[in-house]
Amino acid sequence: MIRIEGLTKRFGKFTAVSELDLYIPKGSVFGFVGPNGAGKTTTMSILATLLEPTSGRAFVGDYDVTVHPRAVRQLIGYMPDFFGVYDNLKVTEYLDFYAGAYEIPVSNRAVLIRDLLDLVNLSDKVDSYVDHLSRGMKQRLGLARSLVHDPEVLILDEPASGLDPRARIEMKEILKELRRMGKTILISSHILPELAEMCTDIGVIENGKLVAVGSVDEIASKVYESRLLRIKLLPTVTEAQLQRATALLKGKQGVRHFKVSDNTLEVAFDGTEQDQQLLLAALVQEQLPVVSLSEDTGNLEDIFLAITKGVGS
Ligand SMILES: Nc1ncnc2c1ncn2[C@@H]1O[C@H](COP(=O)(O)OP(=O)(O)OP(=O)(O)O)[C@@H](O)[C@H]1O
Repeated sequence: MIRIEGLTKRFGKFTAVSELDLYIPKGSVFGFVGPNGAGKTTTMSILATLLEPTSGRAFVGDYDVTVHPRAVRQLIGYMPDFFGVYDNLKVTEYLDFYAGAYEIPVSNRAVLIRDLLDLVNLSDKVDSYVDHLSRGMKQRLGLARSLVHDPEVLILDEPASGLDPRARIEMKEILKELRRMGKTILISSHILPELAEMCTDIGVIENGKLVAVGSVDEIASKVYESRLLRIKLLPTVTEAQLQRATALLKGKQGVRHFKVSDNTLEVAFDGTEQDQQLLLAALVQEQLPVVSLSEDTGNLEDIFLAITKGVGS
């Protein structure tokens, strides 16, 4: 549904996006992850036909964004990372304005606006002024705005940024619903663990280059090539016991690296099940107060940090 080939964008001598290749199939929810200044907004702006690439090509559906921008705009709903100021405009008027911009007949708009507000849980704010809404509500209104023409593709630039945890959960639920509706979604975020939950695929971008792409699990395996063992000890574990535990881990088969986080040992492990069993037995034999062991393929936050660590620096 979205295809990017050798996309490059320079601002003067500065290269913001460099030779980017990306394919996002129809119906997928693609998480675009990267630190500040990585090139996410630039790429999304090119897809949204707001910025011309320096070289390379980008397609939405069958349309090249530079050759058929109007056709692309019909296919996409774009939500920028910045919500403009709208003095003296009520929620309904706001959506009505955008529905007008998309030439939706006046007779259809009341039902459309009701449905959109319902979808983004703002039905009780019909008569509120846009500027009086909370940030989370504004973000949801922005999402409703990007949906007025029922686009197949959504390009959402950090829709969860600056939201409190509750507002983020609401946003996440709405995106899940949009996914169920069959939309293809490209979403950028710094909220990495949350992206992992709702995305089908992830692309990690840094310094304008894609440094990893694949399903969350594929990316996890690229990073760790192993699993993450969390060995929880009693909260009363002493410093001396922790030192004994770390000394023991250092010599054990399968332990690639580890860190101590409060009373939990986080171990990147690529040994066999038997190695794992021997590791546990050794900890217990050392009289260390092991409470539990859990396995995990890594959350996106860890993956991201591991992948982008030192890249380009
Ligand atoms: N119009 C512009 N002129 C000059 N440089 C620009 C322009 N737009 C973006 N840049 C630079 O290009 C780089 C990529 O910016 P971009 O906004 O795409 O990053 P981002 O990944 O979206 O970051 P953030 O998460 O902070 O929004 C940055 O170094 C930025 O300063």
